[in-house]
This record gives sequence, C-alpha cells and structure tokens, in this order.
Amino acid sequence: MSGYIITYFPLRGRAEAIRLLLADQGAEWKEEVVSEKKWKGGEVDLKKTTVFGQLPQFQDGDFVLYQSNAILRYLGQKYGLYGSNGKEAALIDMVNDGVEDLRHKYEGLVFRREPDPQKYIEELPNHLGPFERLLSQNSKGSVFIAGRKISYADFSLLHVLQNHLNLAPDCLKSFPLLSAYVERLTSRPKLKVYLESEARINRPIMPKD
Ligand SMILES: N[C@@H](CCC(=O)N[C@@H](CSC(=S)NCCc1ccccc1)C(=O)NCC(=O)O)C(=O)O
Repeated sequence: MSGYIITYFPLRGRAEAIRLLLADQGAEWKEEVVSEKKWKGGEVDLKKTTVFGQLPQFQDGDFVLYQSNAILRYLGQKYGLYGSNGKEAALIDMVNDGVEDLRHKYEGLVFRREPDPQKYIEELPNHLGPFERLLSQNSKGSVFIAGRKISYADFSLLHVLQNHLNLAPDCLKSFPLLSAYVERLTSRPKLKVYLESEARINRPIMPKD
C-alpha cells in the first residue's frame, strides 16, 4: 500500500510533476485539496504547520516532505528514476535545475506578467533550445532527457513543456525532438490514462486571477 498523500491547492502547479511520476509508475495517491481562499484567509492553520509556509506537502506513510523538487528526487530514488550511476544522477539533477529555471520564468509571466506575454513567447525558443540540444546528445533524442531510462527529470520537463504548449501551442514547432519527446512520454500507457482522467482535465494549470 503506497499510502501517498499530496496536499496542495486545487491546481496542477508545483504538484503536477509529482502526479505525472506517480501515475506513470502505477502508484496511487490521495489528494488533500486546500482552497486558496481558506489557506490565505487563515481559517486553516495548515500554513503554520508547514516547514516553509508553502505547499505541496507530500506524505509517504508518516514521512512528510516539502519542496516539489525534493519530493521528485525522493520518488526518483524510490522508483529507480535517478539514472544508473553518479554521473547520470548528476546530469538528471542538472536538467531538473534547468527546468526549475524555466518554471520560474513561466511563473513570473503568469503571476507577475513579467515580461509581457508577447515578449515571453518571442524569447521562449532561447529557453527551449537547451532541452532540444540535450535530447540530441542523448541517443539522438530517441529516448529520455538524460541517461538510458526515464528519470524524475522527465516528468518535471514534461510538465513545464505542457504548460508552455497550453500558453503557446506552436512553441515546439521548431523543436522536432522535443515534440516527439512529448508525444512519446504522453503515450506511455499509465501516464496516458492519467492525462485523460477527469481529475487531471478538471484541475486548472494555475490559479484564476
Ligand atoms: N520551492 C517550493 C515552492 C512552493 C510554492 O511556491 N508554493 C506555493 C503554491 S505553488 C504556486 S503555483 N504558487 C504561485 C501561485 C499560488 C499562490 C498561492 C496559492 C496557490 C497558488 C504556495 O504554497 N503558496 C502559498 C503561500 O506561499 O502562502 C516548491 O517547489 O515546492
């Protein structure tokens, strides 16, 4: 019994890469949904009980973890999604740190409108190019972003690419390896079932304004 619980807002947000990993690995989890209104309204003393005053919170039995990337690394170790040796693990961490940089840019746009959407989309190829190059350097882009097996960084990258495809549906048009990569990952049987689920479809990408 996995006994996983994800406590987060009614959003994909920073919990979504965790959900993608768990779904792909056939693991079940429970969602504890915290309304933004209750959280910010202070009616729920949950914020005070968290390490950084933030969500997601991840529970594996009586083990409690915060920080979405730490949760991904924990599950990466647990499910063998962290490469086959130290160098592969380091490359996987490098990729995920690069994904985090892009996620910060995306959050800046979505929450602070910095820069304006048109400028962001114009500059987007500069931020997607490194991932296309990484794919081309790993088995000519025919497998995963780093190493020979899928890793936790693939779920993180997939999530951020899906966010950008929602923002700019043509953003991968000039990146054939990334386009094929998204198709390949989203066709993985268990992940495909999750991506087509009501739970996923009905969960907003980001909070409404
Ligand atoms: N480094 C952390 C960042 C976690 C984080 O930013 N969590 C946000 C939610 S994730 C996100 S998409 N934040 C921006 C939009 C948002 C704000 C408030 C509630 C829901 C979404 C949060 O808990 N905000 C509430 C608060 O700080 O009181 C991680 O990766 O888990």
